[in-house]
Amino acid sequence: MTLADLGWNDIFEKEFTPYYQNGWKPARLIRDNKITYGALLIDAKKKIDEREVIMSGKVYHDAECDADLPAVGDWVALDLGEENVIRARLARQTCFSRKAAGHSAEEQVIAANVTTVIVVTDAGPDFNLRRMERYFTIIARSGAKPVVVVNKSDLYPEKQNQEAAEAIRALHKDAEVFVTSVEKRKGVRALKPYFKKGQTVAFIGSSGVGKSAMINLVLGDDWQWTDEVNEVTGKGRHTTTARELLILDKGGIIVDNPGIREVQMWTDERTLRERFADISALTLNCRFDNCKHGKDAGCAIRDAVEQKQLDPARHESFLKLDEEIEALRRQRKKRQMTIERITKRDYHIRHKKHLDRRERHE
Ligand SMILES: Nc1nc2c(ncn2[C@@H]2O[C@H](COP(=O)(O)OP(=O)(O)OP(=O)(O)O)[C@@H](O)[C@H]2O)c(=O)[nH]1
Ligand SMILES: [Zn+2]
Repeated sequence: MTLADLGWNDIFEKEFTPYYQNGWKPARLIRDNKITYGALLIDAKKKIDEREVIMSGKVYHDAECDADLPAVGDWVALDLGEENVIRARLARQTCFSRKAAGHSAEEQVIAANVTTVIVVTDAGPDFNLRRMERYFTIIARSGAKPVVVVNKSDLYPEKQNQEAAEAIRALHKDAEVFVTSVEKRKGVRALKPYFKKGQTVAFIGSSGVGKSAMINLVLGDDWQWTDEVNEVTGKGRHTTTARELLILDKGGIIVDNPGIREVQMWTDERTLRERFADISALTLNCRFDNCKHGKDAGCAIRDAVEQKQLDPARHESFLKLDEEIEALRRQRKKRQMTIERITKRDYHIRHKKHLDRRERHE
């Protein structure tokens, strides 16, 4: 293993020159525990060395906002000693982040230095061009390369899959779009070029579209990638000290963390709000700042309805917007709990398989 296997390149090397002179070491962050971080280094024997590290006061104080703080995927300069201290964060080459609607200053970095974002969808119930457009926007902002996979092709007629892929290509001419079936192992090989030494890949998309199934394929034997992958990367993956970056033995890095898993939820929330942007704008004309837009005097929205400029049904939906968003949040929480349960179960199953394999080899 070399630093390049973890995503290091010439640009980072150049920026690091003064840090080498201080005796600091390059490391990539694989976990954010808020106060401490997990970091990977390459030791003198060219093996991965995983350390618990902390941020220096300077790094903390120099950060102008949360987004400036080190995040998963970042490269940092580490001062190794009794405590391993992050002395500096290298400039991000890409940055996949969430920006709160309306507050451009509030940015939450989900993963830094991601090379490729693979959006997984299907040609059936998940297919939604508006959401896809939003994904393209956040991917473009991150600087990563967008790739789309229309999965579950076994469930829909070929024509439907192709039309879905075409419609997505029409949205974004530079995006590579593939039709796959993880279930039938069809088309998945097309993704192989994205799993190369030093390339960092994130999978996003709705719950149930097959992201985990796809990650398991990539991690598994289907591409003749060795079992040792799990030995290198699997360690404690689903415990609280999970690695959010999985380093593949045969090249490639996968980012998988709660932030990535939630991308669909918050993009949908934003889409929902935006659908009512015109009505939100109207509220500026309400007589009272705290207008509930129901029976309140001088309500600009009610006026618009009375003057037949606004469909009463949309007014009704607007009043329910907060409830709808609340429902989305509840759904997200429930889903998160289910994911935790499933990953725990999967971990136990995989761990057992791993032990079985070891026994057989011994
Ligand atoms: N028919 C069919 N089913 C698939 C395919 N890919 C995945 N599935 C199934 O779809 C279900 C959901 O797949 P997951 O991989 O858990 O989906 P996910 O995107 O990781 O979902 P979250 O973990 O909730 O984000 C599983 O039962 C998979 O076996 C496919 O190509 N065809
Ligand atoms: Zn009002």
